[in-house]
Amino acid sequence: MAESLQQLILDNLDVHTTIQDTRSIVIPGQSEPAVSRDAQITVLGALNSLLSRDMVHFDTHEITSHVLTSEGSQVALEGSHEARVWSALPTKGQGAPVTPAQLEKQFGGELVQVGQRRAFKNGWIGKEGAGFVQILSTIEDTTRMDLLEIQSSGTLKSGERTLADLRKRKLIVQRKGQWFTVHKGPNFSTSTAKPETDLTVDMLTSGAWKTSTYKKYNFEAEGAPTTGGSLHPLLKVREEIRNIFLEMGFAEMPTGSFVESGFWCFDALFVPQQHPAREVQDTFYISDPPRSLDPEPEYYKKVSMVHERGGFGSTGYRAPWSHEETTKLLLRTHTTASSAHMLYKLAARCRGEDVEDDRPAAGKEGQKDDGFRPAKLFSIDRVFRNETTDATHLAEFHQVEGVVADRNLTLADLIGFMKVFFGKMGIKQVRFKPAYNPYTEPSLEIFAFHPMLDRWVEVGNSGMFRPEMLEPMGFPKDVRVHGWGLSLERPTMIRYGINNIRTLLGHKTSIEGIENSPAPML
Ligand SMILES: N[C@@H](Cc1ccccc1)C(=O)O
Repeated sequence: MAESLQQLILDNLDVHTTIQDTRSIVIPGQSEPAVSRDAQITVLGALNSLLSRDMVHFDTHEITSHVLTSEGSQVALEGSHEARVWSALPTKGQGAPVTPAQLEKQFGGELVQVGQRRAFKNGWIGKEGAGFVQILSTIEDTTRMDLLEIQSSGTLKSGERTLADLRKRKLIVQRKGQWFTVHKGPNFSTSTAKPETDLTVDMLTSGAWKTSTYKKYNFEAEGAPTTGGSLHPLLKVREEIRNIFLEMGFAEMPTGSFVESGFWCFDALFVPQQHPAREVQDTFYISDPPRSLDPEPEYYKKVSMVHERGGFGSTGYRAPWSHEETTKLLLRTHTTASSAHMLYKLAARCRGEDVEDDRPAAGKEGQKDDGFRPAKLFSIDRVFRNETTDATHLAEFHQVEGVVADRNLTLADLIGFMKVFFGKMGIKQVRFKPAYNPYTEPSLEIFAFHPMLDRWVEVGNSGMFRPEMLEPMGFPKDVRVHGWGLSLERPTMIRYGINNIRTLLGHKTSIEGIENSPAPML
């Protein structure tokens, strides 16, 4: 319909050059001219669309018009109350007068009351005995005629006073409206075919480009806002966690490569060679190249000894030791492998190696410098586990890992630290549960109360590294090392209300509405 209205406007302009008053336009499919509000809107729509292509220009005129109320429509159809009362009466002297009761029976009380009063006032009817008779034998029902005029033109020639009167009688109401004068624009044509926006190969080969009209460039257009260039939620949360570590005095440790040896991922951490985590169902092994270089022989000797036969106060596992197992290459299952590298490096001075480190000794007063220097280190990086994937597990995720090395640390230090650390992440309620890790004793699982889920969820794993791990590296006996790890994905999912991890790490999905927003607090 919109198209045919545009066509109608253009065809009219083709003949007359201007359309003086759009109120005379009959919208295709409608029998009435464009005076109703809906019709005005339809006309404006068609004009704007032609204006956008410079096919027409137009001027807008504001008008107030009048429309009939439902009572007014009824009067326009059946006559005014007074006329109807008048028509029900006999001419004076030519029949029995009609009583008010009889009139009420015919028209209802309300109509009769108004009608009778006005007919009287007009001098149309008179009283005779107990009833009424016509005094004039013909009348002019001006109310009805005025309403019919308003119905068709929206106004009344005879003037504002009558309009005000009809408004007071609630037979009409005022409407604000618009009408338009329309002129030809620079691109005037009688064809409403949409101008082309692209020059296509088809148009070139068929020659249609010669006769096509083209849409003008709009250099003023602002363009659609782009959502590109924003940070992934995991990166945002990673940055936040990194800042928490940094403000707590931690240094970020290098995490090396994803490929690690069995020695650093497991053996150095005192994970028994027969441990189920080392099996192919849990760990991805690399087939090419299949073997790592051997670790430093002195350290290797101590690690294999503490496993096989014990030492440093431990009885060890007393199980066969396989050199092959230590050289297997795999995708690291935890960043604790990187922590092991760093701790081994940190202990270098304690092993008597010549390292550059100008930090002061950290012993008790009078204690001989054994080379130990305290450290607080963290890393946030990717790890891999050969797991069955589901809504909350993927074969890879990011691990947030931290270690604190100092003399005389206790479990209370670890718990206190965790409370502060998680508190800074917005997790105020934490609980600890004894757990088991081959490389820590005691070990604690960390649970946080999740107010949205209304339950405790596991958020991390921690513990104090065993002497079987620290002493072969060369750390003095009184040095304690805390460690803990958590996934980056879990807090991110909780924070963003994402319940499928694939939404976070999948490749095709987008997370609506969060592209440019800061990470919400938990
Ligand atoms: N490596 C442990 C986390 C951890 C790190 C350090 C000490 C204790 C636990 C894990 O993957 O869950």
